Amino acid sequence: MPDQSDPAPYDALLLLSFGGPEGPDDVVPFLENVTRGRGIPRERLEEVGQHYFLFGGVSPINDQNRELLAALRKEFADHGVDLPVHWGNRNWAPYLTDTLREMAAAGHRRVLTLATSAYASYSGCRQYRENLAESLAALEAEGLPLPRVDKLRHFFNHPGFVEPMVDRTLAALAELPEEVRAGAHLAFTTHSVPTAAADTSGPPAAHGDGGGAYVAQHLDVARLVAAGVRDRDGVERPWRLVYQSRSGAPHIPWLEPDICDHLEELHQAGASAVVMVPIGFVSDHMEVIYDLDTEALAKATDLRLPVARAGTVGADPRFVSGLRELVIERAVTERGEGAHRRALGELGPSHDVCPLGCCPGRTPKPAAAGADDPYQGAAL
Ligand SMILES: CC1=C(CCC(=O)O)c2cc3nc(cc4[nH]c(cc5[nH]c(cc1n2)c(C)c5CCC(=O)O)c(CCC(=O)O)c4C)C(CCC(=O)O)=C3C
Ligand SMILES: [Fe+2]
Repeated sequence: MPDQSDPAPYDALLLLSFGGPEGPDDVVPFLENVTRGRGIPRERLEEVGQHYFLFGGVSPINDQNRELLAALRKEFADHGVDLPVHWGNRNWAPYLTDTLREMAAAGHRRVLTLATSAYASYSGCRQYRENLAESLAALEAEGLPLPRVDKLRHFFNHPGFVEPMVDRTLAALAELPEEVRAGAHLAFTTHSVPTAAADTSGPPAAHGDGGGAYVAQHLDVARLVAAGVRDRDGVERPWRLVYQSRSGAPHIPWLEPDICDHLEELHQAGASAVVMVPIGFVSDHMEVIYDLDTEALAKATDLRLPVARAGTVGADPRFVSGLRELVIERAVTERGEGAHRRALGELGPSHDVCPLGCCPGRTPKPAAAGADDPYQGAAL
């Protein structure tokens, strides 16, 4: 059995996330960072800015990442895994380029990246790989030695992600009045993306007009969580995968139905209650506390439809230990030893290295940590 504490050949882990504003003055520059070159209408930006201002201009996402960072460090220390963990973001400080620069200066040469996005999509995978390539280009221009950067496989179907979501769903059901609990519907939610982006998500073999790997992976998780809940409380509940946080121009098709329309539809169909389960996110950030806890809750209140919202995995100990397992699994694989690759559901463990054509963007850009990485091997 391969050594379960040896992270070699890796010498550092990079926690890579979205970033969020930490005060009112940060909101506009943050939104400018997010939307640069992405063609988002001005009205949508003003509206999203209001969501942040409603919470004092502070997104909870950075504190949630600080918590995950601390939990990962403790998890590694407790299990004898000698691997420093650094944190960098796409859209706010600490910025990825600054973090990678520090890592390079500290002598790290083999970096494994953990992006806080469980599924395949342009926004959740390829765009992070493009961010890594941009940062490596910046370090190259500064004459710094470049680390070789890899990215961990998607963890949506790992037991460390799925099992806490079953518990979170049961806990939300328990918040509903007892008389409506058995009849409650489960609404699994995730970030909507343009249908064109969904259809080309994942490796080319998964592309198709049924939503590609993005939708298939979410359906697999929704099925697993619904089955896990049924096994635990003995009630078979209707469920559906729905979407939230739609952006972009109105004439461009995005994945539907929206959670609010779905609540309306369930109300009309006579549903007794709904539990919203945000399987698309790893922490209760702005998309969750505004789009679900504020907007969708207001909709349900209007309809007099009892709703509860399940938590996300956050820094659940099972999630954190699942991430340690995935890090060691990848290290074992890189060493050419046989790794045990745990995955639930029908899709099996996701690829370690994104193949050519995985989650393409609208305009081709260099991306690190994949088969088309222009830097791969630079440090070898
Ligand atoms: C798939 C996906 C995830 C899940 C995977 C993952 O977690 O990575 C995700 C997460 C997040 N999205 C976030 C915030 C925003 N996303 C935006 C815009 C967009 N997201 C998109 C997709 C996704 N986004 C897309 C296709 C757009 C359109 C513009 C474009 O094509 O790029 C905008 C612009 C305004 C708007 O239009 O909403 C904001 C402010 C935050 C931070 C929250 C906080 O601050 O707490 C997080 C974690
Ligand atoms: Fe987003």
